[in-house]
Amino acid sequence: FSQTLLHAVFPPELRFIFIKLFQRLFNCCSSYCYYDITEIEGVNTNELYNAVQLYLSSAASSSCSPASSSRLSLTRGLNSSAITFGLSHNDRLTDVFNGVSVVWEHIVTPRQSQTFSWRPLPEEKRGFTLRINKRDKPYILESYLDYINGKANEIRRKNEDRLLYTNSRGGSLDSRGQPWESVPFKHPSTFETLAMDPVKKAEIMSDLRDFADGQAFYTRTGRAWKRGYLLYGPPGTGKSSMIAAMANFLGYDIYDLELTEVQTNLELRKLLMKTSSKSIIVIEDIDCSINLTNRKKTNGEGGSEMRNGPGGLGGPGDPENSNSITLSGLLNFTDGLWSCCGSERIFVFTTNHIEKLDPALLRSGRMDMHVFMSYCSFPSLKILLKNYLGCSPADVETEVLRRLEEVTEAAEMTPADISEVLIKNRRNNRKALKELLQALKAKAEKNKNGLRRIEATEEEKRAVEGGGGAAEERWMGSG
Ligand SMILES: Nc1ncnc2c1ncn2[C@@H]1O[C@H](COP(=O)(O)OP(=O)(O)OP(=O)(O)O)[C@@H](O)[C@H]1O
Ligand SMILES: [Mg+2]
Repeated sequence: FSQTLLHAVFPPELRFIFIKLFQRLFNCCSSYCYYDITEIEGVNTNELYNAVQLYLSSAASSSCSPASSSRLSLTRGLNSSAITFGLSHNDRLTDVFNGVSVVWEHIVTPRQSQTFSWRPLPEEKRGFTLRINKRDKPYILESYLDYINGKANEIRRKNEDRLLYTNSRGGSLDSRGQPWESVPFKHPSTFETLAMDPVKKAEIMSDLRDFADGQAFYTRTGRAWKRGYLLYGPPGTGKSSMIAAMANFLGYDIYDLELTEVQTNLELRKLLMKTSSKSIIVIEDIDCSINLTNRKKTNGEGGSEMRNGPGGLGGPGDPENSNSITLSGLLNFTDGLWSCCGSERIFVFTTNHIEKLDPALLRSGRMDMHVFMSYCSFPSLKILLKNYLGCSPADVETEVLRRLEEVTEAAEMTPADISEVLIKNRRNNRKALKELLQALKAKAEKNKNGLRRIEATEEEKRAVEGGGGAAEERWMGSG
């Protein structure tokens, strides 16, 4: 009514002045500040609007959040499994940040006249209005907006498909100048499904969590924000599954580096520079893919060890090493100055033969955590039973469980072998358990016999050597 009255009584110029005056008067009396964040600013989309929308959707949906609202809108994007909550049109939501209460209002008004634009504008004008108490504004506004941006990025990363990158095209670049090719990463392995010692698992999970939350720690201690894992153990013990679980746990992308496709140290460095933050850089079977003789060869030529000093092997001024890929080039890749060109990255190397690795790769500080992925233990077996047969220890007969426990360690079967037996019989739990027990027993028996045979051969060998030694002694004595 007041608007109609305004329209009727005052000409447009006067009306404008009147409204301005009224607003100023209102602002003076009000104890609040208001900030409008519109969806489209000029012709550009306002990034802050999208961030606020994402942030409020998470604040509104989480029941433990201090945010509260009586009405929410629900949306689901095409091909997305996530449902997002949002504020309904012209609805309000209260949020609390650092003990300060603020109010968000989502304002939707029809766009009156379609002004000329190169890009068609939506018919509705949408925006958020943030209301903060004037006395709180100096303390929270900036940090609150930073916090919202951070949270929105986090949610975006979680909702998006993560990517698995590979450098399979060798040194060549794609049309956008990228050396990495990517596919959506959909590996379903998680720490829940991963069969391994629960204590070790919890340790790794808390290490990863500390790493992801550790920005302040790494800045304070002057360390580059990266971490190295070496996963070793026999084939089929879950090294690759562990990497997938790590990526799913942290929401990071994976760069699967195929070292055999990389020709030079320089190329390796370029690949590194094109990786993004919040990623896991993986080199599988490191003992097979890096030509360790490279290093030995340079050693033989008498230069390598000396150059290993502050100048750095494979460093920028090292023309010889930039012609081929060397172990030192790889160490530089994980450790050197270039390794810090991004942040929040995890390097994971896997190997079946840790004893074949160069000690330089194992020295402390280089790979922060060495994780031995072992044969299936009884606690791991229980996880596999749950995964494949859906049965907890309480569902299995005590006698069967006891016999399983007896033979598991001695059988030295990998989780992959056990999974095979369980998958084959997954429709019949009884049969699965029976076959598993048989397989474990057979393997344990075989190991025992094998061990006996080895012991016998060693004894024989010792006897022969002993005899030889005595003969030698006799010979020396006679001389
Ligand atoms: N610890 C485990 N927990 C759950 N499943 C496992 C585990 N280990 C192996 N598996 C199963 O066995 C399959 C092979 O495991 P994975 O590829 O992770 O082994 P790996 O240690 O990487 O072997 P390799 O050394 O040959 O690369 C996986 O698909 C997974 O289903
Ligand atoms: Mg593997």
